[in-house]
Amino acid sequence: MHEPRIIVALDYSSAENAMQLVDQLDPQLCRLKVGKELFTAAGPQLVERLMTKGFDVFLDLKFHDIPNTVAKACQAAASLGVWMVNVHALGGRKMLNAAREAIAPGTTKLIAVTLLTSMDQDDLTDIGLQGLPDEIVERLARLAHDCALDGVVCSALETTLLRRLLGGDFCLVTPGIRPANGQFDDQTRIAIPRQAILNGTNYLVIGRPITQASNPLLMCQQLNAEITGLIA
Ligand SMILES: O=c1ccn([C@@H]2O[C@H](COP(=O)(O)O)[C@@H](O)[C@H]2O)c(=O)[nH]1
Repeated sequence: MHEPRIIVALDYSSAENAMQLVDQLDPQLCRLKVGKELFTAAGPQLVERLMTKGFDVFLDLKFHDIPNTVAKACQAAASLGVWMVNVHALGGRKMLNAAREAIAPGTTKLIAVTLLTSMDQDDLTDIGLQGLPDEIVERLARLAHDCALDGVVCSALETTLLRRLLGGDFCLVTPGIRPANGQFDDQTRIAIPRQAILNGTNYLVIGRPITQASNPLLMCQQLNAEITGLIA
């Protein structure tokens, strides 16, 4: 059995709601992601509860602030003992270096968000960023790599390129995963699980397709089965 490649996004408004799902899941099958909504509602106590149940936790708070503030936030996140934490690459080189200095390599994985998977070309134009989405992602991923971060968040449409450019050890984490014929919701740069793995994704972040399924455990098992045979 391979290490779990699916990270279930626990986008819930309370610890109780999140635990209703978590109690059905198995740490052998998936890791868990705690994002802004759940962390704001339930805090570090919930993170500790998930880790006590044996789950690796990705704390997805996307820190983006001045270097000193991000460094302190990263230290606080790492001190919780989480498996992975992230910052936003748009914070720039000084902020990324400060984050890296705050978290010892080989402990909590430190990754950077490149371009949100909800964003498309029109969004780039709106905010005055020139270039195609994959060009922006490449630029920000190279910056994160230069600053010795462990990896990036990107869409699975960009992982073939990043894997080739940045090598096999750079961790590629991809939200925007949908089952074939699944709803896009607010995501725009999406891929099915099988394609994400074939493109070189390490970890697939999956929220609503699992949390809103009529049988979340079965959906998680099915998505896992889709990728199992493809992992070397
Ligand atoms: O670029 C990004 C970065 C983070 N996310 C987060 O992943 C999940 C995706 O949830 P779905 O329900 O599967 O769309 C969610 O928690 C986002 O905050 C992302 O989607 N894109």
